[in-house]
Amino acid sequence: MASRLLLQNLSKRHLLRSTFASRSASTLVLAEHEGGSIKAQSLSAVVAANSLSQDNPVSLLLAGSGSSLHQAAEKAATCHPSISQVLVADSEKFAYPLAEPWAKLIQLVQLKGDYSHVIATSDSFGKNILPRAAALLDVSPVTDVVDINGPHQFIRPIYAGNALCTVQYTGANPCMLTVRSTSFPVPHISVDSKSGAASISEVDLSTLDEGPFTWILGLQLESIPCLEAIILTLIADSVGKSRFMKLSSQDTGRPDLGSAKIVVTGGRALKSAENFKMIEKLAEKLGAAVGATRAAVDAGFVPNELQVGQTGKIVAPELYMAFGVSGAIQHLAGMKDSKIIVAVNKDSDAPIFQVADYGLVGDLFEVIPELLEKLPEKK
Ligand SMILES: Cc1cc2nc3c(=O)[nH]c(=O)nc-3n(C[C@H](O)[C@H](O)[C@H](O)COP(=O)(O)OP(=O)(O)OC[C@H]3O[C@@H](n4cnc5c(N)ncnc54)[C@H](O)[C@@H]3O)c2cc1C
Repeated sequence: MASRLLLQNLSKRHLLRSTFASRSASTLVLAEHEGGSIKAQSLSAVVAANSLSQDNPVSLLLAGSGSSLHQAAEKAATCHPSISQVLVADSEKFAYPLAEPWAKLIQLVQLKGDYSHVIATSDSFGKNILPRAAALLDVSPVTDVVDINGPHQFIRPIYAGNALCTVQYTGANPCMLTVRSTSFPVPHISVDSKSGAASISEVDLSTLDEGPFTWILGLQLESIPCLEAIILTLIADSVGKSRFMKLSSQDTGRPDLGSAKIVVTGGRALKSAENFKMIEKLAEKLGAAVGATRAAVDAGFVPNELQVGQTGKIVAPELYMAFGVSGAIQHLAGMKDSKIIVAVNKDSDAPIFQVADYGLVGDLFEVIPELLEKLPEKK
């Protein structure tokens, strides 16, 4: 009886929201910031929002705490002409990107702003948060979007990137997307900081902790004791599932793998973490980011954050250099959109040569030292 009542209320709520679906487009972009600036990948989500429709005001949501958040908001207000407002959620709860409070924040902002679309980038930040927010809002997200045909029609890869499918979104608002930043490059745009600046407003967080089930609390709970028990269990289940422990990232001074112009990747053939340092030296000389195959990561040569591929990072640099990489489809899924691919492999039949623009059949233990010797020192 109690669960039937819950379902009836859920579908009523769904119907209510569906009636708003015909409103004109307005997009909420979930942005990430670091060191007082919005991350370049987040701007790709703004570019994607722009392709939904020309007349599409974009609200950028920034959360965190302290002065760097507000600095980032100031910069975000003038970074793209289609951003009409920057929403700032300032609370210790958002000091770290834990999915639960962020998902609740999106739910709160969506319920107030009634956006037609909510977009985040397909990186670990967006992929962690957006699907949870979608679950709270009772909609199904479309992930890994690589192209947009219209407000509700999207292209996304399937079968580890071996095919592209067209998805027609027919659900209720908001239509929630994660987009691949490599597919929505950010053109250089200058915005007049006086006339073109977006407004900045603080998100009212006073109701953030009320949880997703407050809408049912208006019911006469004492008349349905069993329902009260169900709600309490659901609330208990929905909070505190994760907690921040530590941030471990290597400050190498090298460019970020996701947005680097040159990526130098090593595979299992490097044989050890010690040998992998050759790849790092080469990357340093070229001003490149370091990437790795899953085999190299699993063997412990480098940390997981350097993995390129289907279950790693998706990259599309100007130049991708692969050393001792076989070219498994799961790896190609993460790098085959690179502009120029150079592969060095001692097996002339290695699949990597099928996508390479320049291939060298040779031993990486001879080729890399030669390259290191012949390339000029980085200035
Ligand atoms: C669900 C799933 C998800 C996956 N996700 C990813 C992913 O995100 N990223 C990823 O990379 N993989 C992923 N994989 C693993 C993938 O299938 C491959 O196993 C992996 O990419 C192989 O890595 P590798 O090319 O380094 O190693 P190998 O396949 O072992 O290839 C090593 C290559 O080095 C060459 N070689 C050997 N010695 C030398 C030398 N001295 N000089 C030059 N060349 C040499 C060999 O000829 C060979 O081609 C995934 C697999 C699954 C099942």
